[in-house]
Amino acid sequence: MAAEEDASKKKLFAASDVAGHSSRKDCWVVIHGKVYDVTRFLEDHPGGEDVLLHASVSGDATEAFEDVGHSTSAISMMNGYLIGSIKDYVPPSASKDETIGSNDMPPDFRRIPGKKGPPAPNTFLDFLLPLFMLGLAFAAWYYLTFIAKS
Ligand code: HEM
Repeated sequence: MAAEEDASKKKLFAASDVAGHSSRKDCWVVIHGKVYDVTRFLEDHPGGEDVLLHASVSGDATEAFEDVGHSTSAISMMNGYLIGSIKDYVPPSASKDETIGSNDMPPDFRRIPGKKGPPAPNTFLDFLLPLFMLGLAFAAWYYLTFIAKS
């Protein structure tokens, strides 16, 4: 793929190389092990420049980027800002112990920071309540159609 070839031609950085680039005049972010120079994108970013600066300071913007659920057009824009990749990149989820997914799973299936495990399904509200309402509606219809008339 052309994009991947381009990426491999770009520079390899150590995590410490990226750390010094977190200001409005020089802002790099790391997403999925790739380094993006978003300095000229700060003002145009639909999510605002502060989130990009904050993500840049945090060292790894992967989770923040994924949590937003960027569109495919946003993802294709990223290539224009790519300057290289991180040497021996370890995805943020790989460094945590209680992880149920890996980085190539959709964000919805990954662990929510601060919560243990996947969110428990709310069986009553999600399933039983609509069923109960349906039963109630049927009972009302049955009563009005067959019992109240006679
Ligand atoms: C090169 C990197 C990035 C590019 C090209 C980019 C591009 C975009 C684009 C085009 C949108 C508009 C909505 C969409 O199309 O999805 C957007 C929204 C947004 N982005 Fe980014 N973004 C980048 C990195 C980040 C990072 C690291 C964060 C960190 C939190 C972030 C946070 C947001 C937020 C909060 C929104 C607003 C979402 C909304 O209002 O619904 N972005 N971004």
